[in-house]
Amino acid sequence: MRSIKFSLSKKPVNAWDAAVLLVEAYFSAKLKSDQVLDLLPNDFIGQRRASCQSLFLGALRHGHRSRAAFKPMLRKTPRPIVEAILLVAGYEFYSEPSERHPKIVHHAVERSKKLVNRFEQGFLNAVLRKLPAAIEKIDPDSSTADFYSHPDWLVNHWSQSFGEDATRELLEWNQQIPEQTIRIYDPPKRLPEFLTPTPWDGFYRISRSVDWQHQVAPLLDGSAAYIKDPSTRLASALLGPSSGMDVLDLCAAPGGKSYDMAHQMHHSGRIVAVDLPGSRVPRLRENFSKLTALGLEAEAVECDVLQLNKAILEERNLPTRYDGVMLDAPCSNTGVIQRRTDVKWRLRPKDIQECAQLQLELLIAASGFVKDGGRLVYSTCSIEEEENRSVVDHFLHTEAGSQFRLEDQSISLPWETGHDGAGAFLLIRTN
Ligand SMILES: C[S@@+](CC[C@H](N)C(=O)[O-])C[C@H]1O[C@@H](n2cnc3c(N)ncnc32)[C@H](O)[C@@H]1O
Repeated sequence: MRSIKFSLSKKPVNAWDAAVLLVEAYFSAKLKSDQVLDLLPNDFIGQRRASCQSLFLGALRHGHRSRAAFKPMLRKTPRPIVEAILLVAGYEFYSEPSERHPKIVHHAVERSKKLVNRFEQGFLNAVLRKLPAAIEKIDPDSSTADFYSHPDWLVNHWSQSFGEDATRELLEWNQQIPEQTIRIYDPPKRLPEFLTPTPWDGFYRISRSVDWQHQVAPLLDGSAAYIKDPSTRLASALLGPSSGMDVLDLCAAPGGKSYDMAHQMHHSGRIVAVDLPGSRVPRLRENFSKLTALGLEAEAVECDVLQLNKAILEERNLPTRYDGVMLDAPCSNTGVIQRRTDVKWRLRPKDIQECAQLQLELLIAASGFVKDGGRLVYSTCSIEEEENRSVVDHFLHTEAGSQFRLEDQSISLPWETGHDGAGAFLLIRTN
C-alpha cells in the first residue's frame, strides 16, 4: 500500500490519474472501496477529490460492462494499471455524450504515457478507439448481467429468488448514484436549503452540491444527527427500547443503531455495545462519547460476540441479561450495492451460505443475553432470504431458539421501498 501513497504524493496528480491509481490499488490489494479512497492524501481535496471519487466509483459501478466489452480484444491478461485505465475510460464513455468520446480517447492515451510502457500505450490506443462501440453493442436482454454490470451468478441467483422483472428493477437501482441522507432526531422548523424532506420521518436528502465540511459537518458535531439510510430505522423501530432500559447492541460499530436507540430511550438507561477489536471501534467510542454527554450510560466492549460471556460482562460491572438485544449481523450486503458498488466485485456465490451460517451462530449467542420477556432483534442489510427469514427459522428450531417466538418483521427490497435493502426480525423471549 505504500506504493500508491507514494505515487499520489508526487505533485501535481490530477483527478483522472489518481482515479486510475485507485482502481489499480482496488484490484491489486484486497481492500474495500472506502479503504482505497482513504489512501488519498489529506491535501487531495475539493473538486479534485470529488472528481477522482466519482471516476473511481463509476469505474467500479460500470466495470463489468466495460470489461465484457474489452475482453474479446485482449490476447493476454493486461497489467492491473492497464485494466484500470480501460475501466476509468469505459465509465467516461458511458457517462458522457458520444461527441465527447474522441476527446476521452485522446486524453486517456496522453495520460497513459506517464503510467504504462510504450507497448501498452499502443495497445491502449487501439482498444480505446473500439471500446465505445463495443460497450454500445451489449444488449440488455441477451446480456443482462453485462449490460447492468453485475456478475452473472448474482443475476441468476436473484432471478430465481425474485423473478426477472424485479431483478431488472434491482439492477437498475444498483446502477444509480446513491442519494445521501441524514437523520435529524429533532428537526428544526426551518430546514437548511441543502436538505429536503423524504417520505421517512426524520430523514432528509442532502443536496449533491453541498459543502460537506462547512454545511453538513457542523450538524454532526453533537448527537442530534447521523448520516444514514432510511432502511436503518427498521431494526431500531422493531426493538423499540424506552427510557431506563438496559440494551445490548451486538455488532455495533460504528454505532448507527445505538444512535437511534439512545434517542428512543431519551438518553436515559444503558447501552452496552460489542464489536470485534479493530479499526471500527474508535469511531464507535467517539460516537458513544457524544451519547454519554446527554446522560445515557454507554460502554463499548471489544470482543467477538461468539466469545462474549457472563464473566466478561461481570468483570466490567455490566448486566448479563438485557431488556433488549440488537444483533446487526455482518452479511453479504446485497441490499446496499447501490451505496457500496464494490460489493459486486467482492461477493462469491459461497459467501451467502457462509454468512448465513455465521449469522445463525451469532443469533444463538445473542439470544443468551435476553431477559425473560425481553426483545431480540436480528437485522441485516442483505436482501437474501437465506440470510434473513431462513436464519430466523433455523434459529427457532434450535434449543436456544425454542425459548423465543417471532413477533414481527420488516423487509426492505430497494425496488419497492426506494431506499437500501434490509431485513429485521423481532423475537420475544417467552421463558
Ligand atoms: C452491519 S455492521 C454493524 C453496523 C452497526 N450496527 C451500525 O448500525 O452502525 C456489522 C458489524 O459486525 C461486526 N462483527 C462481525 N463479526 C463479529 C463478531 N463475531 N463479533 C462481534 N462483531 C462482529 C463488524 O466488525 C461490523 O462492525
